[in-house]
Amino acid sequence: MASNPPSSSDSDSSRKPPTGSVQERLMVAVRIRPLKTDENQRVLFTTNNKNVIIGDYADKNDVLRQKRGSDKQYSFDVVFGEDSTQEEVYEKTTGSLVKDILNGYNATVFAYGATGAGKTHTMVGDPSQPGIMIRALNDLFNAVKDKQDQYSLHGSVNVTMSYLEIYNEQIRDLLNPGSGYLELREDARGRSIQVAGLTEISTNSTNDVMVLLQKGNKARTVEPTAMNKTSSRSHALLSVTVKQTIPIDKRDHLRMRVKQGRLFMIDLAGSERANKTKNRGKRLQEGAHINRSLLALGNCINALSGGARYVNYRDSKLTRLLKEALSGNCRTVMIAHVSPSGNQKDESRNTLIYADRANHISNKVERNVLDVNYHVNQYQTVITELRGEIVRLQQKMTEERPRSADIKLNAEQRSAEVKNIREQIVETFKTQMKLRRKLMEIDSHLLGIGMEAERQHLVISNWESRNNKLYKNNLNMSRAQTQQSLRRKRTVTADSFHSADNEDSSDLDAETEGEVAVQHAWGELADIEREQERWSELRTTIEQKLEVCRQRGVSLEDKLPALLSSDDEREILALMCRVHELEADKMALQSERLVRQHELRRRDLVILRYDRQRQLCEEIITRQRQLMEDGQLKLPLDLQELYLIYQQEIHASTYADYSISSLMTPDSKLPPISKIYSDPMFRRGTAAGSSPPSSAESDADPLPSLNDPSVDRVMGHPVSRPGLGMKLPPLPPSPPIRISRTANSSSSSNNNLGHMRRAMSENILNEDIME
Ligand SMILES: Nc1ncnc2c1ncn2[C@@H]1O[C@H](COP(=O)(O)OP(=O)(O)OP(=O)(O)O)[C@@H](O)[C@H]1O
Repeated sequence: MASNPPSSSDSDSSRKPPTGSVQERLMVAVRIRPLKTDENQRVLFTTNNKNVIIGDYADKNDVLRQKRGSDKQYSFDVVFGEDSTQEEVYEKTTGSLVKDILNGYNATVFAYGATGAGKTHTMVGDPSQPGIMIRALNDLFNAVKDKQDQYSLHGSVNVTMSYLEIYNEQIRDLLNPGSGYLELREDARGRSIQVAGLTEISTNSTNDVMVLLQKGNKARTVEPTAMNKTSSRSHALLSVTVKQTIPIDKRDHLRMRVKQGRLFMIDLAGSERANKTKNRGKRLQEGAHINRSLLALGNCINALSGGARYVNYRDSKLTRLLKEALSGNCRTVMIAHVSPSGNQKDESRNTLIYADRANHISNKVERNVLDVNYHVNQYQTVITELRGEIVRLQQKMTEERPRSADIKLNAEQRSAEVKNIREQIVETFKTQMKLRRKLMEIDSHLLGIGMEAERQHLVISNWESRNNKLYKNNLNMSRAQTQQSLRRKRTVTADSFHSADNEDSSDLDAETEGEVAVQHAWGELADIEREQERWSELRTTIEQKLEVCRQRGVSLEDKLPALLSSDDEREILALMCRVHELEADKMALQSERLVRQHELRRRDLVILRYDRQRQLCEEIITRQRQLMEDGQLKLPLDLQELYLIYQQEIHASTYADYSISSLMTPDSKLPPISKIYSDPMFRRGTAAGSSPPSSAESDADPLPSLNDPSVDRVMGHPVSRPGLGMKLPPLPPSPPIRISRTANSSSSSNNNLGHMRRAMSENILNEDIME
């Protein structure tokens, strides 16, 4: 069944540059190439610029046939008929992407379709009818030129370009074809994929780029086949990256913002049928590779459009490279190409089915804008203020100069020496400022990577706990343990693989996903450790330099008073010294503030840790309680009391008292143990004063069974919340909760409750005082 794409206005509005990140549907366009002279039977036509009809004897004038339903209609964002122009196709599919790139978005446009359907014509074209690649580069460079004029004083625009082909599952650099086959590399997180050794040309000249592109196209593997005299035997990927560095504030050129957008333009090789292409030998082998990678792409499209949790991009280099375009932060346009000829009806139908599925894929698109000096923003204000003071001081000194010119020769010499020392002091002061700023940047960076490390620890500890392993604080031990359990799991998975039916495969996929994540987390931690070491060393070096610089400044300032002749000079220099002192104090205060901010974030994380511990306790209590109920065990009185208090805690929403409700999802609220309300023991407890929840409440939150998937939900989400993780000293032990054994009435329970709350808040306060 054909998809139901949004109306043209919907579609247009969905492609407007978003603020923040938005979910955006992949745009699908279809282009029908003109019927050739040797092709006589037309089986495909458009009724308007959104629909395409395919049928045995498709004829747009044969209304009766259409009504009989033998023809099939598909709808897309836009359909280009046989008479569409290159310009029209470019404007409606890629023109707006070029603007998005300059605004810091990633975008991809790729041509898909059977061999001979017109992909290369659309993407590359010829000198008289240039295709999308040429037009996009042209537009991009014109826009960049305007930006360059705009940023000529402050800021810069840098354009880089690369062009590669995937031929027989091997990657070749089209800008440097002699460089052999290139490797595909993934970063430790498996997020960014890179081609090692690929030529990245940085240029701002449109002419240079056009020459390079033509050179690249000539180097591409093209061979004649029975279906196409100039059949591309490879997938060609052209990438253009625009990086703009702009001052955040026109008056302050120290704080820069980096905006980076990347446009991928891809001409895929065409799918083909051996019997139609009449390929043999090498051509046949090429066709098999092409079909395999297109099949992998089709599988990804199927999985993504069906909302699968796990999508396998690893089956081909093409899908690994297209991962970002299909599922990541990228605006993507697919131009499906079809031939109207009856001879290619099956291929055209397959293409339309693929395109229809692709219509259901959505990407999360966000702008790649980064405030590079974000962490030191607060210090910039201090520095700007200090600069103002220094400038004022310098002006004052200059104003004083004419008076000192009247002094005699030896006085003049002395004055020159004062001037020299004064300049040295200013110089030392500037160096100090620079070093202090660097130190703060390093501190901020170290705290940032510390948080990232903590996030990774949470990923691992979550995985470990799900696999019933105890997470050790000792890194090496834990790492070895994870690897051991991964190996064990793999053996089990391999053993059960052959017997696994399709229903199990999604579980296996999810497990694989978890394993990949935990492996990445370990890899990431190793990188972070190295980075921490490197930055700590750098910090020590800078600290030493700063100390040397500070000592030098002190000795220079000590020398001065003996040389000073006039009171004015003394006063000016005293003022200068005072400014330096103030600057140092301000810097120290700012730095303290940064540390406090990070400390607050650290505590947020501690709370989240407690939250996770609490969720685990919750599950243990619930399961134990279930076992007791099933075994009809008689509970000691003080344990009954504890359960009672626990119930009250749940319904009193105690956790909101700690002002962290905003950190908690509704799912993470303590679940009631509904079954215990039917327990006579509990009823005895309620008779003493505490009120059980209404039946509606208890029905709404049934006790999760051990095999119930909702147990996972009851435990809440893993505690890895973006931006809240950071490296911590070992976690403090949980606050001790002591309940008086004599507490057996509701009022004493409530007292205990108050005591518990006090104990916890006092604990938090003590933590404040201690730290
Ligand atoms: N819209 C069009 N207008 C005019 N000619 C076209 C159009 N589309 C394709 N052609 C012509 O059809 C032929 C095949 O097109 P093209 O090489 O672009 O197909 P392809 O899909 O890239 O094939 P392959 O996958 O085999 O490389 C070429 O001669 C091309 O010039």
